[in-house]
This record gives sequence, C-alpha cells and structure tokens, in this order.
Amino acid sequence: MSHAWGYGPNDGPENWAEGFPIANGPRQSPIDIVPTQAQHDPSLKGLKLKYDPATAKGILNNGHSFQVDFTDDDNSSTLAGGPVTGVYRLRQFHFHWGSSDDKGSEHTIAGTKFPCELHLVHWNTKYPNFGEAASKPDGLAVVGVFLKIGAANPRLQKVLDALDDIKSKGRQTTFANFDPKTLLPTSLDFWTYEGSLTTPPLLESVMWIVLKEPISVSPAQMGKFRSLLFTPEGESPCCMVDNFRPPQPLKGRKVRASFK
Ligand SMILES: NS(=O)(=O)c1ccc2oc(=S)[nH]c2c1
Ligand SMILES: [Zn+2]
Repeated sequence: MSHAWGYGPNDGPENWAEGFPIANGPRQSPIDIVPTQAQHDPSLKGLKLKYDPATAKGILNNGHSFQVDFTDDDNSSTLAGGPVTGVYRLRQFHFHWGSSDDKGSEHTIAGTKFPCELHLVHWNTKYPNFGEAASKPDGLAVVGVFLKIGAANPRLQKVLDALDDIKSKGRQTTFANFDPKTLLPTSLDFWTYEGSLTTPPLLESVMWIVLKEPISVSPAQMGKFRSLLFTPEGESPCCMVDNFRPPQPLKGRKVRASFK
C-alpha cells in the first residue's frame, strides 16, 4: 500500500520517515548551502544545457506541486557537463513555494530562504528510463533555481497563465512549445552536491546543481502559484502552499562551487 504523504501537520516532512525510512539517510535533500564552506573545484566543467521547445508536452497538478512534462524518448533536451558524466535527459520541471514571501525554497543559502525554487529534473541516459534511473546513485541530475521577489518575470508568465486550467489535483492540460532555458538566470555558476529527491520516495539518486543567481518573481506572480489547490475537485479546497521540505543534515558531505 503506497504511503500517502503531503505537507500538512499529520503527513508532512516530519512524518515521512514512517513510510520512507530513507528520510533519515546519509544523502538527503535539500540542504542549507553555506557559501564560505563550499570548496571551489576548478575541475568542474561548465553546464551544457540543450533544450528543444518542441519537447514540451503538458502541465499537470499532481497534488504536491505542478509540473511541466517533456517528451524524453530522444536526446532533444539534455544536460551534460558540470558535475555529471554522460548525458541526462530533461523529464520535467516543477516548483516549491511558500504561503508568504519569507519562505518556500527547499535549499537555503546560509539560512536565507527564498519564496520559491524551480527544479529541472533530468535522468541519466545510461539507464533505460526515468524510473530505473531514479533508483541509481548517479541516476538523476536536478538543476535548482531560486526565485527572488522583484520585478515581474515575463518568462514565467506562460507557465503561470496555464495554472487556471489545472487548479485542482489531477488536472492537466497541453503545454507546447516552451523553452525552459528562458527560465534560467544569466549566470550558470552553481553549487553541487550528492543528494536525494526532496519528496517521497526520497531516493538518494540526485546530483544537485543549484544555481547561484536567482531569477525574479513579483508578489502578484507568487499569488498565482498560491492559487493552486492540493485537493481534487469535489473535496473541500486546500491551498497549495508551503510544499517545501526543510534542509536536511549534511552528514559529512562536501558542497563544491563551480566559481571562486
Ligand atoms: N523535488 S525533486 O527532488 O526535484 C523531485 C524530482 C523528481 C521526483 O520524482 C518523484 S516521484 N519525486 C521527485 C522529486
Ligand atoms: Zn522539487
């Protein structure tokens, strides 16, 4: 029986270990990134991101967040370089956010929380598919991007305008011709460390690549994220907010920086 989980007082991150004991594992995510303790690694290559807008497929409210899914049956949209070996295919991107602008991100920077965090999820093509890759220590690479309150971000608008059609859990609609590269900041400087999925099943299969430079989001745009529901149509509505896991123990892991 799959263990139902969420972000509420009885099924939230503090309860996840009951159904997913790996929640207390040695390489859990997210973490608090302390820039002064990250070591610059000059051997880290530049991130090589190649995204084909034609691979954008749909947008789904999965009851925990919303995600934009991509066709991943060839190498049209990939990540390479950076800390990874080989080629990883883009599977989906999604976000985590707060009920107010003072929280929402999963990773934090020396204790600083951002109102929102974007995750671009890629799987290692040495494995046959995402599901297989997700169970391997080098199976996934997730690029994390912080969103910081400021001017409205026009590049977010196409995504946010689609949210009216997927308000409730289980709703999905087509989402075509979108280049996720438009969501990235100018600089691709990053911190990287070995971690996990930040939601159940919390598998310890992720090479995390967290970009140093945030992108902007306006308070009104944050309001659009908070207009979604955790609940399906017909159930009493529960606003989709605070869908973030707090930072987890580093347990001796090193965080590397691609920049000085
Ligand atoms: N939040 S995250 O670590 O990027 C992430 C990425 C992919 C996932 O697939 C399942 S299932 N849970 C997931 C969590
Ligand atoms: Zn995520």
